[in-house]
Amino acid sequence: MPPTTPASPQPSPGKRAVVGVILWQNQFLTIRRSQTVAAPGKICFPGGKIQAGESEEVALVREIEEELGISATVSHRLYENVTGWGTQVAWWLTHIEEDAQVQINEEEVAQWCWMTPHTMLRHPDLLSSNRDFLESWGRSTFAIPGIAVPDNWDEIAG
Ligand SMILES: Nc1nc2c([nH]c(=O)n2[C@H]2C[C@H](O)[C@@H](COP(=O)(O)OP(=O)(O)OP(=O)(O)O)O2)c(=O)[nH]1
Repeated sequence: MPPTTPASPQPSPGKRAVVGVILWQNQFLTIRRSQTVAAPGKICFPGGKIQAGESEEVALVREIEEELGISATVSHRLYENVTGWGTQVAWWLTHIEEDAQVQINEEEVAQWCWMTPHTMLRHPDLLSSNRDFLESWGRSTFAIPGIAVPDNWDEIAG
């Protein structure tokens, strides 16, 4: 008999993505996905699929430029997970200039805003794999330089 423990999601070949965790005053730069892309209307971080031959960092700089019209500096790999639909996602701490002027590409992004981890976690439209990211951070599976897990995280997450 095979073991009965639930299997962790396994990545599907060729399905790799990278996302940027951009911080300002204890808030994350979040986007609402447009109605014409996969997962329409969902709240998540900027990012996208890694193209053949690209490194995670190069793909992320390209995606942030495409979606938000700004140049980004990729800093620190924070986490990796596999979504329920088999995409392997790498999560990178990313910096932008203080005075960066965001110009969204409306084909991909409906809106952007700064959101506290609390607001993001409780958002009804949050992309499900981002819940895993935030909950893992809240359990201190990894740290995000520049922001501490709030003391009342368990109350928030519960
Ligand atoms: N952009 C983004 N994608 C995420 C996040 N979390 C997460 O699991 N993903 C997943 C969703 C998708 O499976 C994959 C990225 O897909 P995407 O649709 O944004 O990529 P893309 O812009 O390159 O898409 P396309 O040009 O091929 O249509 O990563 C996140 O915070 N931001």
